[in-house]
Amino acid sequence: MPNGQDQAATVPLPSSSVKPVTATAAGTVVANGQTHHQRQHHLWLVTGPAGSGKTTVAEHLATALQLPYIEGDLYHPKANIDKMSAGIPLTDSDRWDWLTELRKQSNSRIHDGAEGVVVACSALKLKYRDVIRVAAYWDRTLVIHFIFLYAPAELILERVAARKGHYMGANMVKSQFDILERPREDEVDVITVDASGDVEDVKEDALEKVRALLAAEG
Ligand SMILES: Nc1ncnc2c1ncn2[C@@H]1O[C@H](COP(=O)(O)OP(=O)(O)OP(=O)(O)O)[C@@H](O)[C@H]1O
Ligand SMILES: O=C(O)[C@H](O)[C@@H](O)[C@H](O)[C@H](O)CO
Repeated sequence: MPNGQDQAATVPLPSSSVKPVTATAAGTVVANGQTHHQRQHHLWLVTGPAGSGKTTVAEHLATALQLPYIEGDLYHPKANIDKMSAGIPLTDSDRWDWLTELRKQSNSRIHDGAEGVVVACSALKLKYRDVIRVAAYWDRTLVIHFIFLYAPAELILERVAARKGHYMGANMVKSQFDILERPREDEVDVITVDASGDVEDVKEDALEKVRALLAAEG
């Protein structure tokens, strides 16, 4: 083993009254000199531009896996909703508190006893996904996966134009694609799902990929 590769990282817990815990791998912690093998919990982030099918797929996964579901749209502050309803794209700074709130909500569902959580959240840029990845810093049992839904902008535009009663209008789709940073090859926690097919096929494809990952993890 090369020098340093096997070394554990010491991670302080949020409360200063708690002794530091040393994490060696997801689900294994060393506290007070004792190793505890903890059950892993999964955080499934369904991501992609507005109209890519996040809500549709996330609801399906949550039902099939019997996990709580967090709809990211419900956690935007009113100022963000007002902006998007007026056809004004959000900026990075509009999104930070929203992303950290989604992360906090995810951690607290697990803390309260959920086996895992499904979250619908656009997470358009690498740095937004990185904000979510910090959830595993606070909970070493957490395994995070992003399910990135991708379809051409023209197709998504058609779907959003046909959708009724949503604040995100078709005029906003281009701005989402303009800033979209498609997951890089080294983002190994991302599964890409082709969202251009029939809705039932897309839902099943996402679920199959999730089940394959769970099976591979044993
Ligand atoms: N594979 C599909 N084929 C056809 N229509 C779809 C498909 N997936 C979703 N839709 C429809 O496209 C619209 C957008 O889907 P959905 O609301 O799930 O996307 P979203 O990514 O959650 O959008 P937003 O980010 O704006 O909330 C909805 O009207 C939905 O019924
Ligand atoms: O990051 C963003 O710009 C937002 O999250 C949007 O993507 C919307 O919330 C969502 O997609 C609703 O249409």
